Amino acid sequence: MTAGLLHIDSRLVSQSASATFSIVTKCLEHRPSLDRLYVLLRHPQNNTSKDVAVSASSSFFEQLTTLYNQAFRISSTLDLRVLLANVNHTSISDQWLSSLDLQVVLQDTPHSLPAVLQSLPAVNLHFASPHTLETTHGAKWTVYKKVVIGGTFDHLHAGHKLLLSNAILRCSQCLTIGVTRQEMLEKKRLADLIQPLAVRQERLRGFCQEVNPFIDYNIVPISDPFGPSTVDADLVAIVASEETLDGARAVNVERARKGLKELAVHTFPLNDVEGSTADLRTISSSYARQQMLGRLLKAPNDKVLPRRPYLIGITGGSGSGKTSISKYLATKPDVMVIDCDKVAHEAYKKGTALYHRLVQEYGQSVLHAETGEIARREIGRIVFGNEEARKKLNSLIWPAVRDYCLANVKESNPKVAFLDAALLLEAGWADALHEIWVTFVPEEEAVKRITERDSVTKEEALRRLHTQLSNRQRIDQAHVIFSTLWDYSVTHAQVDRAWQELTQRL
Ligand SMILES: CC(C)(COP(=O)(O)OP(=O)(O)OC[C@H]1O[C@@H](n2cnc3c(N)ncnc32)[C@H](O)[C@@H]1O)[C@@H](O)C(=O)NCCC(=O)NCCS
Ligand SMILES: Nc1ncnc2c1ncn2[C@@H]1O[C@H](COP(=O)(O)OP(=O)(O)OP(=O)(O)O)[C@@H](O)[C@H]1O
Repeated sequence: MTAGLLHIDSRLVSQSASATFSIVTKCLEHRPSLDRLYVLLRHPQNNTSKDVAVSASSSFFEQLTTLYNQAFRISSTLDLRVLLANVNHTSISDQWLSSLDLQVVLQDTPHSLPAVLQSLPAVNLHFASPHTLETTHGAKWTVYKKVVIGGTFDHLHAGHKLLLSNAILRCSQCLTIGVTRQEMLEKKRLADLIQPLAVRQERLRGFCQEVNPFIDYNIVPISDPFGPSTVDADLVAIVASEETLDGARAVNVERARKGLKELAVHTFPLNDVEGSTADLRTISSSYARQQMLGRLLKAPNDKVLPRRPYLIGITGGSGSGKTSISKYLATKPDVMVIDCDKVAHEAYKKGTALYHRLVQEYGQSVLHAETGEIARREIGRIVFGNEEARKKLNSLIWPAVRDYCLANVKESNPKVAFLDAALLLEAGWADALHEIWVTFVPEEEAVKRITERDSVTKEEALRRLHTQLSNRQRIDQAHVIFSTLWDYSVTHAQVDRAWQELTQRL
């Protein structure tokens, strides 16, 4: 990770959204590889001769809003973190700043760097001088010993960072953060992509500790909308965005019912300042999850495999859209697509060794009365309700399917070969492939599709799905993910994006 620190006069950010936009743009132009940009806002009169602290105030919070908003407009992947431990404090702890693992300091003037930063490469970016000499303070800013906030905090984004910053600026001792457990989130859009609770907690703690390590953070999983806010008698204030004000009010109703002291409620708007086009309300976790679709999420497995043919497994639960995605991929140039279900069906055609083996295993009753072929539906009935029988079938069929696929791909030698196989991961094929592409839909949708397509009952569809890995288990191993939950054009757009990225890395 490449991290830099922007050290600037706080008035530069107060001027306008467009001035802030150009400051962040300049930083990224100078260092395009920056993954994370810390911002240390300096009081205008704070230079080497005078120590003056930046104060928490409503106008300071507006500056944070502008910064997060404009940074998001410029790059949705830049991890901006405005530091807060210097707010209201004249001396800045060396230990704090040196823990940030910085590679570069970007600044407006060549002087006044805190001592611990002076050994780092520093670049003066010559921002335009501030128009005003005064800093504005706005309304009174009250600080409390114990503050509480709550949320899901999936894929920590600018809206979350502003909520956390507001609460940190209002807190002098301990900030309690309730984080929703996975089971409360099943109904959310693209719920299978929500980060696990432990990851969300760790990212939250990382952000909070970095921006201000001098207060305590009590980060607790919650299983209801209130969490500790209606239990902890020591809490004094709650912070919420304006959109969630009703939730904060409900906390106080519940506290009153339990005889607990009412919390001071502080809200802040998530709308933009100074009329720029970005709106923090559009920065949402579901947007972040949507952005993951069709994108490379981790490095391909190309250490030991030859570059050609480049092997990609397409997998997903029954009814998740593997076949339609594979058909679409087959229209791309120099690719080969193998439908492993079809290969399996061919492998036990009448007269083959496997045919005789299956008859030996399951008896004559699995044969079509007229054609003498294996009646797949009959085998399905046996194996989807019986784990032992299914394992046996898999052990008989998978090696044959795998050998056929690899031999065919080798012979045709296309640039890219896609293997469409529902049980790719279960069968342990991942190591033989460069990438795993996973498609998923919620279970409810999969059941609907399977019952309509295959004329089976809901119970049969569920039984089939439950013999397979879960969406989350597959997504954990995926290089690229798709969701076919919407219109075909949306699926195709995801696949086009993945294809375009793939052609760039091949
Ligand atoms: C069990 C069989 C006879 C049922 O045939 P049927 O025509 O009803 O289903 P079809 O072959 O079209 O498969 C539909 C879907 O069922 C699921 N499925 C198939 N086999 C299995 C299995 N062994 N375990 C779990 N799910 C399975 C997959 O999602 C598959 O895409 C048939 O699926 C089969 O031969 N399966 C073994 C081959 C296999 O493992 N294929 C998966 C890819 S290698
Ligand atoms: N936007 C979409 N993209 C892809 N498939 C969709 C979409 N909308 C609906 N579907 C439907 O979903 C159903 C299941 O898709 P498909 O047959 O491709 O699944 P599959 O993953 O190959 O399933 P199985 O493993 O059971 O063979 C199909 O009937 C398809 O028409």
